[in-house]
Amino acid sequence: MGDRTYGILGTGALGGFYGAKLQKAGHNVHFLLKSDYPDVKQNGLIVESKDGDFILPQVQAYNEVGKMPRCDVVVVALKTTQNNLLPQMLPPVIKDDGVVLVLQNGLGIEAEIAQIVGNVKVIGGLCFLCSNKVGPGHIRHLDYGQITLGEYAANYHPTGITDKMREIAADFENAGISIEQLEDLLLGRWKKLVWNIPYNGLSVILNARTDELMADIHTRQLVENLMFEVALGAKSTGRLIPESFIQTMLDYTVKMIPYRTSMKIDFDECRPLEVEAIFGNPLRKAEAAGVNLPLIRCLYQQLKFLDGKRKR
Ligand SMILES: NC(=O)C1=CN([C@@H]2O[C@H](COP(=O)(O)OP(=O)(O)OC[C@H]3O[C@@H](n4cnc5c(N)ncnc54)[C@H](OP(=O)(O)O)[C@@H]3O)[C@@H](O)[C@H]2O)C=CC1
Ligand SMILES: CC(C)(CO)C(=O)C(=O)O
Repeated sequence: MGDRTYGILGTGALGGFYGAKLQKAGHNVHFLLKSDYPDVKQNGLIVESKDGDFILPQVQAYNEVGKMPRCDVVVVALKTTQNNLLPQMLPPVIKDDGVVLVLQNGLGIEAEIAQIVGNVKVIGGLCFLCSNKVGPGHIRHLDYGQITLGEYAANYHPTGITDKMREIAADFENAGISIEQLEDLLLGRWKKLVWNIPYNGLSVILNARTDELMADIHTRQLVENLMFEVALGAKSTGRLIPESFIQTMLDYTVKMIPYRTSMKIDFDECRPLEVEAIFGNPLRKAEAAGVNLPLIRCLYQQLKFLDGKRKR
């Protein structure tokens, strides 16, 4: 087993789940927390999971990144609305020959992080996971869990499958997490947005779960139209998403447990929404290539209104 040390920035629904799985498998994991720090320092992590519940009574918990050791792999598991903190958070905790593993949703995040960490490698991970943080240090893993990895290179030039990807994939697979490795990170990012843009957006605007969106003929058609528009966005950056993939995503969602997307949960709990990473960045990327995405822009404008209304 690799003896890589892991630093989890943001021990929530996703970071808490994957970090706990890595520690349970014997890896050396350091957890950065905010409001949950006192509880987790005292009581460790509780994971309810469809793959089997477990408790880690003791974990290496921190409330300041400066107290953490430098790690071989630093996992960015904050909501993207907190990424303004990364210029202060990342440099003290990443080894010069380490890897920043970005497990957030959205587009363009790896490029932003590469600006911060210079020559340190950046790998993106698309997480097909349904997990909620139900209490301080208490994670409920509802479904799925697979991660699709792709390494970042300047301008999202495809890197093929690299040694760093293979090393990290081995650690996660050793922890029971299924991994797919991509030769082209940007294509993977656009493919994840085929799901996130319609369902995250409409779940907030229409106050609906994924099963409700799929059960109504009008919203199902709207979901499909949005998916095709995401494919147009991908095409504007030279990435082709086949129609068969869109059908796969529709079928996947019909079979999913009735699900309140992470953006809907944030909206219901009056937390900031990841609008820029999941909607704004793809819009700007496509428009830079001369392609307008009117349906996605309409969602974006409504989400910005809703997000802004609660900040006033
Ligand atoms: N949940 C899921 O199933 C999936 C999530 N994703 C993506 O993963 C990313 C993370 O989402 P998720 O895990 O759901 O979000 P959560 O809100 O559950 O977790 C984020 C964690 O970061 C912590 N945090 C915030 N600011 C700081 C800080 N300054 N220092 C330390 N910790 C901090 C939060 O703590 P506090 O509560 O104290 O603010 C919280 O525990 C998002 O981009 C999301 O879209 C992708 C696929 C599935
Ligand atoms: C597609 C899903 C629901 C997990 O597979 C997801 O990615 C999310 O909630 O962001």
